[in-house]
Amino acid sequence: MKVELTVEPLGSWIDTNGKPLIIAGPCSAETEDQLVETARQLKELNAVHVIRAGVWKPRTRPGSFEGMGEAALPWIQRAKAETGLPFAVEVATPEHIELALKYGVDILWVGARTTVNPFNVQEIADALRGVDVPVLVKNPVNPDLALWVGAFERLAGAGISKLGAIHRGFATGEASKYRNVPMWQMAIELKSIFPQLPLIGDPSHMAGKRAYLNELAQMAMDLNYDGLIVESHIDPDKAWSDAAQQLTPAAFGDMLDHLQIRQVESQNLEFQSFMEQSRRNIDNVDRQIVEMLGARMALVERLAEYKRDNNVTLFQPDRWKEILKTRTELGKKLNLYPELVEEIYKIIHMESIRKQTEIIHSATQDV
Ligand SMILES: O=C(O)C(=O)C[C@]1(C(=O)O)C=C[C@@H](O)C=C1
Repeated sequence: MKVELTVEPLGSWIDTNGKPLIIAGPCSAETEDQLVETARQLKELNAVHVIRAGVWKPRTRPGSFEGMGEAALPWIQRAKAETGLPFAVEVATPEHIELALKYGVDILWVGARTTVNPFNVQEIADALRGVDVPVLVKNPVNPDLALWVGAFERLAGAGISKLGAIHRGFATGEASKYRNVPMWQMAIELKSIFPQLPLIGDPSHMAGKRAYLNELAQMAMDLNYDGLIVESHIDPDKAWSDAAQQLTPAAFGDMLDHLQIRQVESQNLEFQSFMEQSRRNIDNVDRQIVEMLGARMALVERLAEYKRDNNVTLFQPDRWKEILKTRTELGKKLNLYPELVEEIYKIIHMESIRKQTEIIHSATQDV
């Protein structure tokens, strides 16, 4: 069953004056002073729309700081009263939801470790039935787009329509300078499935380190994200969780000042006509690419019939090695990213084998 998503535009539930939505605050609410002071300094930047803080922290192993729980909720009320800004908190159970709403939390988010578990997400959706509150959903820990999509379908199925996605990067097991590999294409795919869903970048959890925050936040803006969620703490090095990736409100303000915000389109007529011409040229080249793929596949089909009649295997390791080498060398000469040609040819080769398999088996059935 596929659930159609009814998503209310971001601007209908939070006023950002047409600017990207900025959510900021400490990884965890640690003490009343730390939370209220961080919120106060963030408010002074005049650029933050929502304060965030972790109250219940899912930790991989027991024994680390797991959040202050309900005790932190009155501090949130105070931070809200002093700044006048709405507040966002992560929830993972129906009990968290009940408490968060009781203390006036304005926006809820579902964390990456919760999105991975459909039972958990369904419990959250059921607890939210009939409640009118914005819910943001972080991508699942692992790069599994269907889990992210499923979480939105479950929440939409429970009648939640103020929805947004938080892209926090993925644990891929591969070596990377980032704590969580962005895999931007995953968010692009999500946006292609749900075009109306607001997309919020989480450079803090992608980066894992302060030094990478700027480039990741800028990339999110370059990709037309609707906002950012960033961890900020009055004394980051002394933070009880995620110390390396938090930055002071002042440093965060500096980061925002240097962020280049781009527009989706330009009204400049010269620009528009240049774009139109460029896109027509790209259309032509793309048509040729697809036609060439068709021509290559037609050759493979003929070759497969001969292989079938002469009882020859489909996979030819030496020929495949030669193809990979010569094509990637050509790509290098043309200044293409080395892995591009390699990845494309891996797909072409697998399709060639799939097609040849089809031909050989269809013939076997005819006999
Ligand atoms: O040359 C062959 O024998 C093919 O089957 C064609 C082809 C290709 O698509 O280029 C496909 C499979 C082989 O492993 C090598 C090459």
